[in-house]
Amino acid sequence: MNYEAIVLAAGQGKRMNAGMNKQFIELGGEPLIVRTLKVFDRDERCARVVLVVNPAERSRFEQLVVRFRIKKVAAFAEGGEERQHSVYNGLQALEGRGIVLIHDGARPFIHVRHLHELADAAARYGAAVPAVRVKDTIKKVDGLFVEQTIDRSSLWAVQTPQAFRLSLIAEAHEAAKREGYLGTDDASLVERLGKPVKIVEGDYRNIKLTTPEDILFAEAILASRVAE
Ligand SMILES: Nc1ccn([C@@H]2O[C@H](COP(=O)(O)OP(=O)(O)OP(=O)(O)O)[C@@H](O)[C@H]2O)c(=O)n1
Ligand SMILES: C[C@](O)(CO)[C@H](O)COP(=O)(O)O
Repeated sequence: MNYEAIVLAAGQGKRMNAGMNKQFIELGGEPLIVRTLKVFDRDERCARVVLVVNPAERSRFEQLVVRFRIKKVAAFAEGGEERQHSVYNGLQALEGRGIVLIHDGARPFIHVRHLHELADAAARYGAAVPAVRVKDTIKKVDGLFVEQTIDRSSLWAVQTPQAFRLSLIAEAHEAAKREGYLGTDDASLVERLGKPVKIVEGDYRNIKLTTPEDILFAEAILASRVAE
């Protein structure tokens, strides 16, 4: 199943504490966002990419797209105050009517195999997300005291890209906007409509670079690829 992609790069990278948008941090000589975009650029099933950026950084992203010969970035969309707003703007720039994969630019290690599995699952079920089983014990905390230990057997850590039939995710975002709901991922907006979201088993290496420690993990993942 072919798809369009929305890649999100309009955040500020505050938790990375790098003094700049973490999308420009170099990993193995290439900016984070370039590594992410290259995965989609090389996938023959990706029709086009909408890159969502802060308008103040657009020319910098445009220069990277040219310098690294990223062919499939067909449009830019304006980032919003929250991730959800950025996605909403990205949806307006899509041309297709089929499947859309919505991905964090901060996740450079997504594997093309998962792009295909997610696109196929979204075509079949309407919505699909990559996820991995939680490995730690998770506790609900109140005032830094444990309130409750959550049964781990049904807990999964959900990643991106999150894949959807365009009509479904567009409806979900419009409903959330109308009702003033703000979610931390796109699938939660579909869940609010009472629609199913399929879990596709993902990869623990599909990390979201969020805090400085994640750079260390990313460099180790890159080194392990060289060793392969
Ligand atoms: N208003 C926003 C917020 C986030 N993002 C993007 O959504 C992805 C996941 O967000 P996160 O990891 O939180 O990135 P930041 O918002 O940049 O990080 P922070 O919250 O630490 O500032 C990132 O690729 C980020 O660029 C976005 O496009 N628009
Ligand atoms: C969408 C996401 O990556 C799924 O795990 C996550 O919710 C993004 O959270 P963030 O705080 O916007 O990085």
